Amino acid sequence: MSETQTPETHEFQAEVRQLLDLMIHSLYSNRDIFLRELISNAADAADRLRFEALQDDTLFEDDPEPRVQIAVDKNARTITITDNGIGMNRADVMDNLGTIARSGTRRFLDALTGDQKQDAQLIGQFGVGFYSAFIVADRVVVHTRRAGEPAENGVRWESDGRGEYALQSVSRQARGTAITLHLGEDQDEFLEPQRLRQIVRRYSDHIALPIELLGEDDAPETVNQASALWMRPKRELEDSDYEQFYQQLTFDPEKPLTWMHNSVEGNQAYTSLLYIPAQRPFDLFEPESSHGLRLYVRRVFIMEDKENRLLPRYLRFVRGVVDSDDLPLNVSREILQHNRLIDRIRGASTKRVLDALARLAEDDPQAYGRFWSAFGTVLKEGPVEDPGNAEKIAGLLRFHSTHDETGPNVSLADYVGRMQSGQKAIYYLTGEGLAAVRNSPHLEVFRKRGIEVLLLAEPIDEWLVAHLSEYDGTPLRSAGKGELDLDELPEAEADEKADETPDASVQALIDRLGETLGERVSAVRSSTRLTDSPACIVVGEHEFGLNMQRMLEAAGHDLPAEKPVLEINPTHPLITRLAGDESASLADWGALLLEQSILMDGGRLDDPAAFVRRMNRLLD
Ligand SMILES: Nc1ncnc2c1ncn2[C@@H]1O[C@H](COP(=O)(O)OP(=O)(O)OP(=O)(O)O)[C@@H](O)[C@H]1O
Repeated sequence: MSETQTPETHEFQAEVRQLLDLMIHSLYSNRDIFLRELISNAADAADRLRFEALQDDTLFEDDPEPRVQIAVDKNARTITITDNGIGMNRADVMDNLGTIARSGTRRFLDALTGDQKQDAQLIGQFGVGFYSAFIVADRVVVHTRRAGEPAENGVRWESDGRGEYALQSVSRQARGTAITLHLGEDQDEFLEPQRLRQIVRRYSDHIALPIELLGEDDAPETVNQASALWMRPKRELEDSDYEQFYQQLTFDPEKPLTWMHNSVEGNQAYTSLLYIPAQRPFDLFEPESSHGLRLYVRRVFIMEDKENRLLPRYLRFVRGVVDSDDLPLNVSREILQHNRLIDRIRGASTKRVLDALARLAEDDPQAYGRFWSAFGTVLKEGPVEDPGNAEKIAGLLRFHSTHDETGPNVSLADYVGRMQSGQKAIYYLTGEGLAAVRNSPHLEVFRKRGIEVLLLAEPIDEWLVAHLSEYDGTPLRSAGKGELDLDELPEAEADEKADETPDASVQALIDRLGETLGERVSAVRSSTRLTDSPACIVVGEHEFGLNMQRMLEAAGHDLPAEKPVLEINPTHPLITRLAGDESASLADWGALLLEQSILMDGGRLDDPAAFVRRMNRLLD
């Protein structure tokens, strides 16, 4: 290795400085992860070499067996991690070490809160990459050469991680990358082979290439298992092997909730190992997934399935590996779009995940509760995206309910199991926020009669119920829409049957309110759903609720202006008093009843100032 040029100095991109700063401060207590990160990069570099060599096997040069070596020099106080992977040329180094190339990292920086504890957890989930070397090193030197390029295209990169790095062209015979860490003060533990062996086994045991430790004078020693874990027979694997592999794959410090390991034999053979994580990644709701299942073809890593071909999008929280024996090695994203084998893998994997979730719910409700709070919102996209599996997904849903103060832990099966005799539908109510839904006037008659109503307070719920019309033969019905047919509801007590026809003076009031409200409503009618509130808004059975209308309008949709019905509680004291008071200003009272009902339903007033003026006038 001879140096052929004087070094040039470059500045780190501002985000790199920010990342370095943060990492060094918040990850110090976890500093041994630097080795995991560098080994993971080396393994990626080996995967990329193997992949490119499919087209051009001269890239292997005379060194076809991928490996990583860790060499210790106690006198110089350095460790050097060397791989014979794809390597980098000058442009690669400029792009990768000094800037933050991945859009994911940028999003990660945007997600930071400034709260050290929370941020440290984010970093843990994220995987911090090359820059983690600076947690233990006060100087890092990289020598690298890209596979297939001449020795003179070697590059030397050096930095103390403070703001600048030096770049120099060098001649380098060996393909791949060597990273030398000049350890900082107090980091001598990393010069001990025993300590390094322990870290490698802890974090990188299942990396599918050999990791060799070179002591000062001993022969190289392979310290990891170095085989693709998913190819090993299940009976040979312990839970701890699966958990360790998961951590290596995801950097998630939490153990997974469960996993599925399957080998499908025959003429379209493949193996899959799928995990259900316990905690939500920070970017679960970003439009682009930053992760996907890892697709291998005969042990060669092909790509991360970020476009959700191997599993539908509503299962995007699943992590793991699919390894096919029968896909072509040069499989491209386009081929993945239209491939029967991929469709079969997708169908079977979807079923495996849904079945595993059902088993988890059955065997370990507490773990299922964790799953639901992390990923339930995503699973609710399922019936819309995958109608074929809607019934299965419906069985996995959990809701808040009028019969359950904690939750959400009521399943549709729980609900159906305790429906009252004669009850014909599963009732639910949607709205914005649990408190608003729980206190909605629409629930009054249901409460009175002891009929359970599921409380759906998330925006996605409106879509969910629009696509889930029944469960196991029982229809789902909104408690807040359409005319409520009380004959459908079982009676709480026979003698409580309310007289549904209001008396004449109330009916006259209802008619007059209809006239004064005019165009603002489609009708004013006597209500069967209210006991404690004077009035409420009802939209048609097949219309969007006010809350949903507002969301759609905010998203730029032009909705046909459907007018709601105003329902009046004929027995409410305010109503009976108004019915008996000829002098009351019905223009004010009518508008007030309508507007307070709109507010309670999550709607928005066209003229809030008029509402307040009117209220003040009536309070006067
Ligand atoms: N040993 C290596 N061989 C070849 N390229 C490397 C090596 N280490 C890093 N790189 C390149 O530098 C880039 C940045 O590395 P870094 O570890 O910061 O991020 P990453 O690997 O993309 O992310 P993460 O480690 O979080 O998965 C890599 O994507 C890769 O292109």
